[in-house]
Amino acid sequence: MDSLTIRRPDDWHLHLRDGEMLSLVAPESRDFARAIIMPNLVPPVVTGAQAASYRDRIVAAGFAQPLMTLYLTEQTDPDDVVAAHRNGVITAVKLYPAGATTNSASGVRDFDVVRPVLAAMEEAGVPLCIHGEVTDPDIDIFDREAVFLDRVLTPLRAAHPGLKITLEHVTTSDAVDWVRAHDNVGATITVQHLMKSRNDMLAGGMRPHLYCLPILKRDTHKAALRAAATSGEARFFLGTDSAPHPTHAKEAACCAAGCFTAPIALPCLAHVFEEEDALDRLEGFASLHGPAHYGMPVNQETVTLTRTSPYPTPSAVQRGDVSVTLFDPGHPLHWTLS
Ligand SMILES: NC(=O)N[C@@H](CC(=O)O)C(=O)O
Ligand SMILES: [Zn+2]
Ligand SMILES: [Zn+2]
Repeated sequence: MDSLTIRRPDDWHLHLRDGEMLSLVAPESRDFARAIIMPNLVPPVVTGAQAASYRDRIVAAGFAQPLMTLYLTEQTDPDDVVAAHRNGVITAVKLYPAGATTNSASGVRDFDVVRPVLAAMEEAGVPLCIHGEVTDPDIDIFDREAVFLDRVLTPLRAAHPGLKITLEHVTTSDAVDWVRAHDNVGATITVQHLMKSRNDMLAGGMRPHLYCLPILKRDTHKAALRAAATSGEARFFLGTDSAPHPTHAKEAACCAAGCFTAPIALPCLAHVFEEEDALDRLEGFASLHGPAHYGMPVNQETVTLTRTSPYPTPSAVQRGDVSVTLFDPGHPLHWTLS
């Protein structure tokens, strides 16, 4: 197959930041119709009013259909969450364990404290998106997702069986199994976790543009993710987790976590699905399963992916003083979008 026409995809996990960076990266998600926008700004987006004004800044910066989220803190007011959802200001609430990832210092330390918010969300049908990693320093970074499933997510699910959950950026076969074993749960998968394993990041030299959280795992986990994404199962769908950082913050002694994939996500995905002999399932993963999980209509427009002779991933996008290096600069791409 040399050409594939699918309904226009959405991105169910996207970081657009704010200010100059927002102006730079908002147009770079042009391949997608809608996107769930992560609230981990500094300071984070914690109230409905803040989400509404952030939405306006995103639209002004050139991304037309942002779906907003609120950052769950131990101070979050259940009534504000429910009202923001009822008024159409937000699509979901995001749970970051405090300290788990970029800009998560205001996240949740004690999961019992947020139980009233979760109960109100369960009652009102507000979805919860979760960064699923424990943060205990004594837990090895490669085990943090699997331990989170046992220690946090399983009890949370049992306490709130009606809560619609999106387990974000799953990276292990443990998470794939957990998602399959629970109803009312969806999972996003990123491009980088489908394409790379920890050897790609660490063997023969450290590659900062492959460093993100949850961290890339071993090959067997990558294989489980590729099987899930190409299985046709509706619980798995695309969330790029495109997470831009200035190039100087990535190419640094302490490298910031996040891969900037938005501009090349679909060509990369087409190649992955082609390698798995599953191009006929790309539309489900990128364009159909996400809307079904969130109870939204699918997009009416289509996009066409065309196979081309390999061309290198562009190295960076730039605006004024800000430069952001793309995920895996120079890596060959085999598809283009028209
Ligand atoms: N994925 C990342 O490595 N980084 C994200 C945060 C997140 O999604 O965990 C970011 O905001 O930079
Ligand atoms: Zn995350
Ligand atoms: Zn993210």
